[in-house]
Amino acid sequence: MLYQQGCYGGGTALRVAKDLAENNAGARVLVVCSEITAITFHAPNEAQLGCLVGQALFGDGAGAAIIGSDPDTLVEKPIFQLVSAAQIMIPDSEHAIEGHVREMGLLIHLSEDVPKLISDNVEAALREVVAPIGGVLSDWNSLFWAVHAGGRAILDGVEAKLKLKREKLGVTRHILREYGNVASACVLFVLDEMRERSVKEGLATTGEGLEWGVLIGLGPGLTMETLLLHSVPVAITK
Ligand SMILES: CC(C)(COP(=O)(O)OP(=O)(O)OC[C@H]1O[C@@H](n2cnc3c(N)ncnc32)[C@H](O)[C@@H]1OP(=O)(O)O)[C@@H](O)C(=O)NCCC(=O)NCCSC(=O)CC(=O)O
Repeated sequence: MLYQQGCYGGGTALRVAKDLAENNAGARVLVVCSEITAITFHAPNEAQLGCLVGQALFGDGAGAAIIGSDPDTLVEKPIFQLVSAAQIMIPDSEHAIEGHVREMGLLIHLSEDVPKLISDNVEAALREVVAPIGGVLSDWNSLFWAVHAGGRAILDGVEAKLKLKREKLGVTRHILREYGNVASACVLFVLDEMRERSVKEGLATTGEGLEWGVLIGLGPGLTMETLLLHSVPVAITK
């Protein structure tokens, strides 16, 4: 079990499951991300404004996925392929998201710097994970995006830094609007919504009709877990 990973934990769980599946022939790994954020809910306190931001943003949620290698396509229907994974810790950011267990419960402190720290470092984190397709990647808009629904300002910052078209983070914004920041489960919600929309809209692949995409988990550290994804033709998921 992976405990107390923070919101990047969905990316961590997928990365560890990928390693387990690829190194144990025939293994199928069940990833479950389950978050109950009620423990962070407290009466408003002017000395802890960052706490209030978290309380407004966070939601409860759970998601699951089965990760394997070498699928038996007669009985298994893969949805996405996890191609490579990378993790970075953003320098001088240990203050940015803190959790303190106190008598009153878990106090989450969110610094106002979080969106800027992430947008300043997102490109460097992505360069590492997209290395396998670096040569063919002309524009970040050629990818599909499954980003942690950390908060509106974070998504705006990533979008602006990478010059993404508005629709690129559309699925993540939808998840944030509908369910809040469900921490590690966010990226699983996003992948599920994306493949469902892709089928409904008659697109060619599970990744909004595109071939390659990236998943970004974000959380304390500040830590960014990134995965390079390859979509699957919608026709073979049915
Ligand atoms: C909370 C917001 C949606 C609010 O957006 P708005 O556009 O409505 O407002 P805004 O950003 O202009 O901020 C309004 C006022 O609140 C203040 N303000 C904003 N963020 C603050 C913070 N963390 N602490 C203290 N004050 C803060 C601003 O200075 C401003 O003050 P004034 O009015 O005086 O000028 C956005 O700021 C946001 O997305 N912030 C990032 C949230 C975040 O850190 N998410 C990570 C969650 S942790 C996570 O996902 C990982 C994990 O937990 O593991």
